[in-house]
Amino acid sequence: MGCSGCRVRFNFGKALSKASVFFTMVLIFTYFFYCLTGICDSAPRTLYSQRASDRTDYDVLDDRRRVLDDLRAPPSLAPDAPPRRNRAASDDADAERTHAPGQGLTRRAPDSANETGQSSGIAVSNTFGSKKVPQAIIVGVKKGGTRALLEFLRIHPDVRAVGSEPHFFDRFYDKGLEWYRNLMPRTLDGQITMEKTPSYFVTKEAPGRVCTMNCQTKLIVVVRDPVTRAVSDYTQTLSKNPGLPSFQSLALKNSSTGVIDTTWSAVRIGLYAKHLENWLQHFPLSHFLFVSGERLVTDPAGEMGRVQDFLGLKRVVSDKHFYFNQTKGFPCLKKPEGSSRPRCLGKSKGRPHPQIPSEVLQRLRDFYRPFNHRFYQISGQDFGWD
Ligand SMILES: Nc1ncnc2c1ncn2[C@@H]1O[C@H](COP(=O)(O)OS(=O)(=O)O)[C@@H](OP(=O)(O)O)[C@H]1O
Repeated sequence: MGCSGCRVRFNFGKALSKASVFFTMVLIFTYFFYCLTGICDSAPRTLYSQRASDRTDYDVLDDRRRVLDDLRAPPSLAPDAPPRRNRAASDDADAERTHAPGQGLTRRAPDSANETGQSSGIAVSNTFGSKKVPQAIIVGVKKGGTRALLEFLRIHPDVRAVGSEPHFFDRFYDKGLEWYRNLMPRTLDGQITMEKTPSYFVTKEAPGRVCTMNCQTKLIVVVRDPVTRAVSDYTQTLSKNPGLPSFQSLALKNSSTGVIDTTWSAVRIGLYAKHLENWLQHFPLSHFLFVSGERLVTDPAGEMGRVQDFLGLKRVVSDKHFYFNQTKGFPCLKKPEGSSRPRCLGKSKGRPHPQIPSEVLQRLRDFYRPFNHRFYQISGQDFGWD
């Protein structure tokens, strides 16, 4: 009797420990399941992911997909596959999303967030490779098509890029090179680290600073008809500030004389020759690649071929990666490897422009003509803007 009582107690204890293991497993699986379906997003967020909520739904979903992609096939489990990347967030309102001073050290850089899987609430460490300063930078121009170029490049298995704009060489230079390097994703041997910050092109100090880091850095400039670029720039500002004065009142010093106001940044950024001359004081022309923003839309694969050659990469990104999305009116990416759906850029890329009086556009075209010609001369490329 006594012994059978012991057995009952013994079995009861064993059953209890089995049940607690079982319930712990159920809890872990439930947690993972909820995280993977996105419900963990209601959990407290990191500073970075709070900022990410400013983005379009598309881009937030895109981040989650990228994290899931990376979870599906970690490099160590797929030895035959090309090295996979934990990609950074697609940064849509790029010009505004930066590593702000004071926050930069506490807020995770997008890639760092993804490297630890934090945006999905799952701690997955990526300790492969090392963080390096970029060997190639997309330095400009604002509204040229820099986001499209970076996203297209990120399909390449040998390119790893930080998703948001670091603004190191213009705004946060005093944070030091280690801060900058730490923002970068890890790369394996043979992979290129990249970033894009379009405002570098028009920042006087940027070329000297980039050269101080590494004078061998490859520089990519996506250029677009400066008139359309100015309208695109204005459209972006207008979207954030609907009370903005009209384009013509900002572009012209005086509507009766038609004199262009070159102090307006939307106009000034389009003086490509002037900005390039500043860069050429520190870098030879051979370090630059000028990508046509127009051809990036009409022939993305063709432009990507040039970019890959310039970066010394195998031509991996080709026409099989693109399709033209009729609704968006722009090329989008077909299903990238490991993804279940095609990918277009966010709503703030490729948006309709307000109607600008044709005489104002003509006035701007006349204004830019000599600067454009000078730019064609220096770069050795005719972009056909006039
Ligand atoms: N594939 C694709 N999809 C969407 N948009 C595309 C694409 N290729 C180039 N573009 C053009 O990119 C323009 C935005 O340029 P940037 O990415 O350099 O803008 S930013 O400076 O980072 O804000 C954006 O300007 P807007 O048309 O004024 O929105 C687009 O014309």
